[in-house]
Amino acid sequence: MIELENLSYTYGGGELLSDVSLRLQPGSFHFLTGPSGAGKTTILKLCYGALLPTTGRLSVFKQDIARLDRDQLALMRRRIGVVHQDCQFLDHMTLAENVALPLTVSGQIDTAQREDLSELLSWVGLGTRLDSHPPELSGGERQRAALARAVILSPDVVLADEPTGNVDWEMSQRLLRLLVELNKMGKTVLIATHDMSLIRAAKSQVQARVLRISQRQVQLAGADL
Ligand SMILES: Nc1ncnc2c1ncn2[C@@H]1O[C@H](COP(=O)(O)OP(=O)(O)OP(=O)(O)O)[C@@H](O)[C@H]1O
Repeated sequence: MIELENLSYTYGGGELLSDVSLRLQPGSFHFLTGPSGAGKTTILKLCYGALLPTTGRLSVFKQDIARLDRDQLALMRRRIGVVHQDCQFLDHMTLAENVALPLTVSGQIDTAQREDLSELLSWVGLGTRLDSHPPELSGGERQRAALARAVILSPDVVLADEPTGNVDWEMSQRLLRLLVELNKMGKTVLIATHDMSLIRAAKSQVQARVLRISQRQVQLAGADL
């Protein structure tokens, strides 16, 4: 589904990622961990085509990302839902409008029916908050809303960048359950996190593999987490 082959990436300073190879199979559930600044967000950005590899090959849905034109890249991105680290909401818009944004941007305004949005927001426990504005939400509510927005186009892949970064244990478990539910629906899930307790909790719910960035490379971690 997503395959990195001998990929390196540099922002202009030193090389951040070097000779990285990894493969995310359809329907798999992975965590990506590593110290702050190791390159977790960078790998997610590469996976959804926001960055291109400096060298090496990245294929998404069996297509070499470097060969895609703008329209093909846009189509590819619609199949990937992203939960950004900072949620990235537009504060002047309501929660319903924010969550529907991927639909409106892709010209599917008519399909953004209020009942569908209500159903989606109910799934993340925000069914009564359609008309709230992002600044009125707690950290956990914002994270859940960001997850709802990430899946509104029914993506095949969900990438989540520290989705439990600013929430308490109970809320992180709730978010985890939602991500596991998405995986059980067949979606490929990749979660970047520092949170080892989240990883341990996931292991009783889903067959999760753990990738660790160390010394510019990505390795599959052992079962000793
Ligand atoms: N646009 C950019 N230009 C230059 N350097 C960047 C850019 N974005 C990230 N970096 C640098 O690349 C390194 C990796 O950043 P990245 O955000 O991928 O790490 P991370 O593992 O996700 O970190 P964290 O856990 O703190 O979120 C950091 O040293 C960061 O400062």
